[in-house]
Amino acid sequence: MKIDGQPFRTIWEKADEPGVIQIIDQRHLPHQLMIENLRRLSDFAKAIKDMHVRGAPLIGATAAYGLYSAMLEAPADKRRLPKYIRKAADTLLQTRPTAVNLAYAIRYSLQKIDTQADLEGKTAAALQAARDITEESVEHCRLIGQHGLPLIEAISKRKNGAPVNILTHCNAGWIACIDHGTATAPIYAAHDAGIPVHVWVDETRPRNQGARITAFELLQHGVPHTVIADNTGGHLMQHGQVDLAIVGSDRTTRQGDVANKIGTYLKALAAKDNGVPFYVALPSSTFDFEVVDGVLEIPIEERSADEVRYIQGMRNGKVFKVLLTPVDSPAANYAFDVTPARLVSGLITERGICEATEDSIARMFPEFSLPKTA
Ligand SMILES: CSC[C@@H](O)[C@@H](O)C(=O)COP(=O)(O)O
Repeated sequence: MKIDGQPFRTIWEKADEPGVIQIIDQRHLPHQLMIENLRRLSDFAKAIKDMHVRGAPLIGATAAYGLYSAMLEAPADKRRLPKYIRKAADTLLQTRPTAVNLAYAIRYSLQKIDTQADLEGKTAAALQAARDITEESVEHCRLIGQHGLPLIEAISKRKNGAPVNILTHCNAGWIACIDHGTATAPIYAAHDAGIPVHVWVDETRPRNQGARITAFELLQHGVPHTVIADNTGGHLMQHGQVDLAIVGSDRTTRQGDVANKIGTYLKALAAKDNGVPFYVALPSSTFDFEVVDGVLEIPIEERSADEVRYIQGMRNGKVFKVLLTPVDSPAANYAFDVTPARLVSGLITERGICEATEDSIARMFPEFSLPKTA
């Protein structure tokens, strides 16, 4: 995708400094485009934990590059190497608990590293694994766009070409991935195909990924959109102003339950009550086949209460925070919730659209029926 007309991805290898990885530091969007250099394992762990990068697919790619970076600093002593690699993997795995792409990426990288005997081979394998994960994410998101496009096309035909109103939550756009996005991929595909679309963008408190990042992306791509307060979606649905909801996923269970940004569940409930199709767009790296019941089994990240108590904005070129609550009021910050499969109309994946049921998912992804472990 593009920022100010320049092609961009969210993570890339610095051309003139081998071993240095560059990211967009998303904490400053939409007001400032800041590029950060990541050089050491600790830089990668911090970038994921403190959300310089965020979004399930991008967290995975960053972790894979983080493991490569750890290999560049690995001890020459062969006997110490296995413990060192495991510790580096654990450091990355502990950064954020909900998005399963992190474990997927680490597991893939470790398998590749294991195929090589010496440090040089292992380091090259770690780099190749990070590149594989990155390119796979780009291609899967592109395909999600192609498979989701007919959904929007069909609604557009029914509406005789009037704009299709799509509601989305958080940022499951290209900035949460490497390119295209998950929930946004069908939207970009429809817009690029000349189908009129309009996106309702949930602001997504407390970190406002919708208001800050989804709005930024859509604006950059010329997609008509309106930012709404989180509690607006139900009202719009009651008044026929939402034709379709598409959200992303951080972890999807065997039976099709979906963990996504806090508030997704409430939108799914409102969609069900109003007969609005509610789709989840996800690459297969988001499936966790070890988990059946998402509500009971998916770990939900709890972040600092200050993210709720303060709101971030910009004045005179400077990012600043404002206290919203009484100084002494405690706050709680659950970052994700789980939408049960019964509320999901379908899963838009890189292989096509399937129902959110164990049978339908297993038919589309038969090779994943075995348990996975990191
Ligand atoms: C692009 S995948 C979808 C999710 O990763 C996205 O909707 C989301 O919830 C991101 O949460 P975040 O806490 O910003 O990493």
